[in-house]
Amino acid sequence: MSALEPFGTRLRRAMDERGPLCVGIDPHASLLAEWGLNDDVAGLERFSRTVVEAMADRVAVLKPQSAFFERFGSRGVAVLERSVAEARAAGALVVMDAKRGDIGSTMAAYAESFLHKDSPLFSDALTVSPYLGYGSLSPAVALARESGTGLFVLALTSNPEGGEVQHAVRMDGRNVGATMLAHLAAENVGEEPLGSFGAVVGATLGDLSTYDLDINGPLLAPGIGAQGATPSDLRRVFGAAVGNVVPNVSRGVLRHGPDVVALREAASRFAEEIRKAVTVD
Ligand SMILES: O=C(O)c1cc(=O)[nH]c(=O)n1[C@@H]1O[C@H](COP(=O)(O)O)[C@@H](O)[C@H]1O
Repeated sequence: MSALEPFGTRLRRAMDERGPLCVGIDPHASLLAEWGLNDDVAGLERFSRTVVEAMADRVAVLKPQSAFFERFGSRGVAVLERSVAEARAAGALVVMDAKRGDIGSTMAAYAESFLHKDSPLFSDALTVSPYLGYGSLSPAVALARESGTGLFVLALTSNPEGGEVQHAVRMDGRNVGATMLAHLAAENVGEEPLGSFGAVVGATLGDLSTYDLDINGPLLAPGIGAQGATPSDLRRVFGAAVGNVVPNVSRGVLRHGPDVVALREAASRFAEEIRKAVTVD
């Protein structure tokens, strides 16, 4: 397979050139209604196209949330395919938010679906769940290395329920979230300028100084906007790792649509606040 440059290299460049903001494409039924669109495939397509048109030539990363497309069956997935292709063609990196995770042999098929260059849903990276055991993800790690794509592994999620799994303490005294971070650090050893195997770490989680966030890979940080975190929280939450954070905002930007200019202004405001928050004085 002819490989792209490694995802981590492409992401670092995009973050440096465009700033690290990731805008989510989350076509909630309530947002379709706010935008004056019907809750159907035509509404979905209009919504997604508008976000891609407004954002793909300026933000580093777009993150479509697959669930909102799957809701409409095969025709919704066809809209997702077109959105991914259009966003990539316009210069954004696409992180497919599908949160896949299964036994290794099935995981290989999920990886083919999103990380093989000939797949209709080919994306630059995929969110994955390691809660069948980190090793179950190895087919996806292998294909990502081969195709120049990346993974974002759920380590410390933004939702309050995540703690019962992720804060559980193992026999060796380390908790589950910290274990996932350690696996990722091992994947990324020696990679420059940035590894391709990222962690999802919520911006909502407060002080994370007890965790080693230095995984030499990107930290996807959802939770800004609708879930209550703000860009000014980033330095407190991520400390010295803040330079590798890719903050995600979905509803906080999307609620400003359908006007393309208003969407762009909302994203610019977040981008500027994020720039101030992550710049070392
Ligand atoms: O993997 C994710 O992106 C994710 C992980 C996590 O811990 N929390 C989280 O909110 N997300 C996703 O990030 C987006 C957040 O959307 P807003 O709350 O509207 O900004 C949604 O698409 C969630 O599915």
